[in-house]
Amino acid sequence: MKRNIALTIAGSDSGGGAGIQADLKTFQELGVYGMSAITAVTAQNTLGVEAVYPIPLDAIEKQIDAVATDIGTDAVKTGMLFDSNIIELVAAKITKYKWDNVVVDPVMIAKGGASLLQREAIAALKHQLIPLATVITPNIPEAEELTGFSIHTMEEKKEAARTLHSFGVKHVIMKGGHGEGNDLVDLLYDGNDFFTLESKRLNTKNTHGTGCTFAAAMAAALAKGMSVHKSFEIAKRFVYLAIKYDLNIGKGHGPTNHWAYAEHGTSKESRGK
Ligand SMILES: Nc1ncnc2c1ncn2[C@@H]1O[C@H](COP(=O)(O)OP(=O)(O)O)[C@@H](O)[C@H]1O
Ligand SMILES: Cc1ncc(COP(=O)(O)O)c(N)n1
Repeated sequence: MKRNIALTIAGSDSGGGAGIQADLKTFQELGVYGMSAITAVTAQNTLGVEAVYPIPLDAIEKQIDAVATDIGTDAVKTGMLFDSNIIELVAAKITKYKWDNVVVDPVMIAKGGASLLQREAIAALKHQLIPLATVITPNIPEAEELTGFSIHTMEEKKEAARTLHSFGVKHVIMKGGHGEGNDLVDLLYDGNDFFTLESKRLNTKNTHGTGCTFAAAMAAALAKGMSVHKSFEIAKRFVYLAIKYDLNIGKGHGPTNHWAYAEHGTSKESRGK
């Protein structure tokens, strides 16, 4: 049986709920063979980030080259990239290896407030990496940082999506987890039209790694040859179920449940069968 494959370029979360660990679990659950290039090691748990150790640039480069020169990939997902040197390296490798199906999750700040991206790196993210992406998946604070204006209403979300699209990315997904109210809306813009996926806001503190999980599910579905719109539907459902059937792990903001989609999704969607 042919297996599609995906590469995550992101930070390690020792607590297992976000970063590389969330990405690989999501790839596995969606039937995609997962590979990784680690950009930084975090000492992290459900209570927060204790420390961040960036990986030397040449070690990141060698991980990416090792994957590219032997295996290749059907999709790439980027998460925590920490500084502008790492962003420039990742952009150069995506260009060199002509990778498409690139999902850029512009990770900036962990839910507990720790910085996962240096401020000096925002320009490189905007001008070097985002233009290479098939889809970017900012949450509201990340979209505010990238566009420079505050976002509250649906019209402002649409305006932010148009602005981000003008940076050169093909599709923008504005995630709605940080909004207010009981209804939660994720918005996709493809340069022409807007599409929304709505859900109830689930009442839980266990949302550590939702953004990573969402973007990894997008990458896995794209790796399997699905359209961006179909991948959006799968990613939304994957993360919704992962939050709904949350796990009681840790004393703080616990991880999501990466088994939930296979256990509670429809059999047709689960594991790509
Ligand atoms: N409480 C919640 N209930 C249901 N879905 C949620 C909840 N929080 C986040 N999500 C979903 O998880 C995904 C990640 O959203 P968001 O929290 O905005 O991103 P991030 O984790 O990057 O901050 C989105 O698809 C969003 O709709
Ligand atoms: C290594 C790493 N990468 C990303 C996140 C963001 O997590 P979230 O998806 O909760 O915003 C994190 N906390 N740690």
